Amino acid sequence: MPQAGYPATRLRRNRRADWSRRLVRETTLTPDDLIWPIFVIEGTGERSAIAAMPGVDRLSIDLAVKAAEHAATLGLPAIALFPNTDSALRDEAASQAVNPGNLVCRAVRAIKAEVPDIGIICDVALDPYTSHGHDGLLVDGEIDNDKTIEVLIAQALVQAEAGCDILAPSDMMDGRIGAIRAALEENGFTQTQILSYAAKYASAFYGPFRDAVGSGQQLHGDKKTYQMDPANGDEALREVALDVAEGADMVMVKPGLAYLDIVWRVKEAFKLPTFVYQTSGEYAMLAAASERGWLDRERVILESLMACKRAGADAIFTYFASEVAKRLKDAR
Ligand SMILES: NCC(=O)CCC(=O)O
Ligand SMILES: [Mg+2]
Repeated sequence: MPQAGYPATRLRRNRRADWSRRLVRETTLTPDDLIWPIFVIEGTGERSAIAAMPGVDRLSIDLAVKAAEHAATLGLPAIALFPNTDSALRDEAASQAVNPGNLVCRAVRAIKAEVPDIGIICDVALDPYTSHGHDGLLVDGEIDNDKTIEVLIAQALVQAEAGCDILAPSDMMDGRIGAIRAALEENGFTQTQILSYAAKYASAFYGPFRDAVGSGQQLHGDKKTYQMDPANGDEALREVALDVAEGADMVMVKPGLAYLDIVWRVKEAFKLPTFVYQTSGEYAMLAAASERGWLDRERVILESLMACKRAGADAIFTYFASEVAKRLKDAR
């Protein structure tokens, strides 16, 4: 019998040298693990800064194409596109969401034409398109689940038609995965993947994103009637089970760092591709503290992403994606 304790067992032995730490490392991070969200605006050669996301700009389509090329060069497998729709085009019905010529559809087409080998992910939700900033349609002061689904189906189809590879319903309506999957099958989009934002919490960590897509000032009230209560964990497993049964290929937990227990539970329970979203608020915290010299930027970024992987995430949406991929590449 080996001796169970000190002095025969000294866990520090394996930590003594860099080569040894690398040898016994349990979790690794590569560009394959990262998805880069990109904000898109109208215009040509346009870029606009986002106050609470220093280092992240909204890009016109031509610059988004350049960013996609850069992402492909860095080995990032996929990007996610988020449109900032002109506020004059936002209405109660979210009519731009189903316009095949809308900003995000044009961006998908332009990127597909120039960078065919990178995966493109588009949200399916109405918040970039509604005048009230909600993810669904408001009927008598409530978000109407089933009427919203009708619009989500049409939105999913125009995005699939534009060439989007992965549709990512982020709206949290009940039953939308099944409805979208059925519509995709009926319309010949049998290969379009669905990444369900299955466990999306009504979180305060989305603030800067709403500024980035221009829905923040518009938003009346909160999203607590459709996004999950941060107090709940078991309920996330029910959400995931339903979305998988309805035809999701992959599932997501969002936000990231404050919800890694949920990532762990979902991965353990379902053994499915499980993604996590390191949100704009998480970006802002790390970027701001680093700017002040209070945190070591390079280290906290890597540590936060490694934590997501250790918790079981197969990939991470992160605004740090290109920065980290470049660093990982240079380190090789
Ligand atoms: N559906 C995408 C998001 O809501 C992103 C939120 C964030 O980055 O804070
Ligand atoms: Mg659900």
